[in-house]
Amino acid sequence: MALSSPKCPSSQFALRPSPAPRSQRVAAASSSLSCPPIPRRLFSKRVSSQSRANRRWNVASVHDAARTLPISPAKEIDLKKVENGVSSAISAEEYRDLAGLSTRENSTVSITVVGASGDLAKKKIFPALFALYYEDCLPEHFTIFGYARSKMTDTELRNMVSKTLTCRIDKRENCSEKMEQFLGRCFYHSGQYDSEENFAELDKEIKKHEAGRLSNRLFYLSIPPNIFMDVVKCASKSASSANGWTRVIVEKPFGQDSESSAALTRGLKQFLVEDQIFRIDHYLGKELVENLSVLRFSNLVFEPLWSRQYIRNVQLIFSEDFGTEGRGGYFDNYGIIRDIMQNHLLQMLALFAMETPISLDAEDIRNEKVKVLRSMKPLQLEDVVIGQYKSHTKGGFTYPAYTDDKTVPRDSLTPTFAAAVLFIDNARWDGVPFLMKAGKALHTRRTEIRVQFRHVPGNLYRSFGTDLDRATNELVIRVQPDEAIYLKINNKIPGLGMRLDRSNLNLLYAARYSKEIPDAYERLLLDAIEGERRLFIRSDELEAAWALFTPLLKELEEKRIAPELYPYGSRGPVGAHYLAAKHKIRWGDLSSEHYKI
Ligand SMILES: NC(=O)C1=CN([C@@H]2O[C@H](COP(=O)(O)OP(=O)(O)OC[C@H]3O[C@@H](n4cnc5c(N)ncnc54)[C@H](OP(=O)(O)O)[C@@H]3O)[C@@H](O)[C@H]2O)C=CC1
Ligand SMILES: O=C1O[C@H](COP(=O)(O)O)[C@@H](O)[C@H](O)[C@H]1O
Repeated sequence: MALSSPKCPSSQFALRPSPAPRSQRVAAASSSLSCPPIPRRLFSKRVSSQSRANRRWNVASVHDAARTLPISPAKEIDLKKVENGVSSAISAEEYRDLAGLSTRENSTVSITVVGASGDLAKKKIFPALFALYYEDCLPEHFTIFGYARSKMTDTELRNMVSKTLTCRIDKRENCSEKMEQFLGRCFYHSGQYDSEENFAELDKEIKKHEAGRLSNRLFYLSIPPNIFMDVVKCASKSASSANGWTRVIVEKPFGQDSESSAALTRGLKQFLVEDQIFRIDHYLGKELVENLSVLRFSNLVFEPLWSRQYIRNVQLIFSEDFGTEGRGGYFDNYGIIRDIMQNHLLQMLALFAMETPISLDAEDIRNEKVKVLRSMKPLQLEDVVIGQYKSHTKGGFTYPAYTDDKTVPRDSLTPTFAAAVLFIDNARWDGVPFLMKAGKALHTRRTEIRVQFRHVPGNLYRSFGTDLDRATNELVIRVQPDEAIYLKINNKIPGLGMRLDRSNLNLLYAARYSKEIPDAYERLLLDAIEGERRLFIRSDELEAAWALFTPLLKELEEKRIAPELYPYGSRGPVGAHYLAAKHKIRWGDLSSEHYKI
């Protein structure tokens, strides 16, 4: 039985009954609140959801409020209400409701997808926004603007977007009607990324749709990083909200190394405060990554085992069975370490290894993640193996080499594969190798965390198999595809003899839940609209993450270290096996029994 199953789990728009009429609530507020009159101000309505305990009220919105309200956040929380002669503290949510600051009737959210003509916008952002609309998770008054240099009419944008919208398999009802309604709320504005004038025109368009309601604005920077700064400057000067919040989602890559990342952060902070910046790492929005903390902190059977005492090593593995096709130009400036390891895999590692946060609040979780990152030693050359895929012919088809891509220099040394060993220098993880492996054009598409446990001391059944890797438990968190959590255990094969077998206790999501899993971008967009920062990267996390990889990246590039070539569609360079073997480890995804699952 599910503990709770709200329709739109994180949205009050769908969950909460309509509030009392605003006039009544303001009257109630003015008669009972011991605070100065509050200016009309908009907030997104906030969540009160059983399933997301930390969302009881939105501290973020309270902070946003504080910027324009004549009182500090601390004072706000101190506000008292008087009910039947009894005085008690009010929650931030009550505060906003009582003050009439956030009602679905008087607030708007305008979402501008900057770079709307691009790949990510089409593939992920518009479909995610539609899915949220379909699930009634978007506010009542919302408008979506596409912004890019390409010339397009609203109709052309809608045609482009409509090609990538889909309804979930379990949600086919009224699908085309919903799509039409959604597309009717999408508009396009063509402009340059560095033109304040063009953003001022966008501002006018947004205002028309806001129709005098209180204004909240979200800008999604789905553009190459070299133009982030231009857009942030122009949007903040000419198109930010005058009376509500303005937030900016920034896509990765956030810089190329410590210096460029710090420069980007400094640049962004000329126009935005940290709370307005939502640095997205879409892996944090994946269901199984979100579930990591639940698995660990809500199950007594796991938490006590989560340390060097019982865990022999942890493996974070990302593999794709396709190359950089179509994105070679971007990829060649970054390589797999910056593209996947420094962000997606490291974020998963931090969530996996962090200490128990004080609460589920964004800052408490991010504080713990930073501590883990800061406890790690920067990578050295000897901790890493790099590879690059080469052409391979199979079944009469020739798969291209990385350097066959026209946008990639023929002599490129950019790694498309890397394996690394990292250590966390703290009491919990001292001496436990954390292995990472990420590669493109490999034999399979899969992302998983594999936790290999130590062997049982004095194992009575040792004589039935001495291979440590076969006899020890392994917990696998398969992030994608076929989301699953399974635990490899030893058991007796039924029968009169005594033969041991390895079996899986398997939680396969598709078998357990009929509901389709939302795309990571849905969760993250909803969070950004709601001001929930838990799944976004804070600037100090970013700094700590770059500090781990920057010296290595510099050395690889300065010494022009050649990557080991591996055939397209293979299991990657042999060097990765030697690297693991140095630490007496085998890659769990390549062990033969893996393929039985
Ligand atoms: N695509 C993906 O799967 C992923 C992308 N990302 C990140 O998301 C962002 C967007 O990605 P994606 O959509 O693939 O990017 P695109 O290369 O498709 O660029 C998006 C839009 O930006 C404009 N643009 C492209 N190049 C330039 C340039 N040199 N100068 C000015 N404008 C330019 C174009 O619009 P126009 O010409 O109309 O102005 C283009 O349609 C990037 O930061 C990327 O790293 C992150 C994860 C995955
Ligand atoms: O950020 C990126 O992620 C994708 C993989 O994302 P997934 O959700 O499809 O697993 C990767 O292909 C791309 O190179 C990288 O920039």
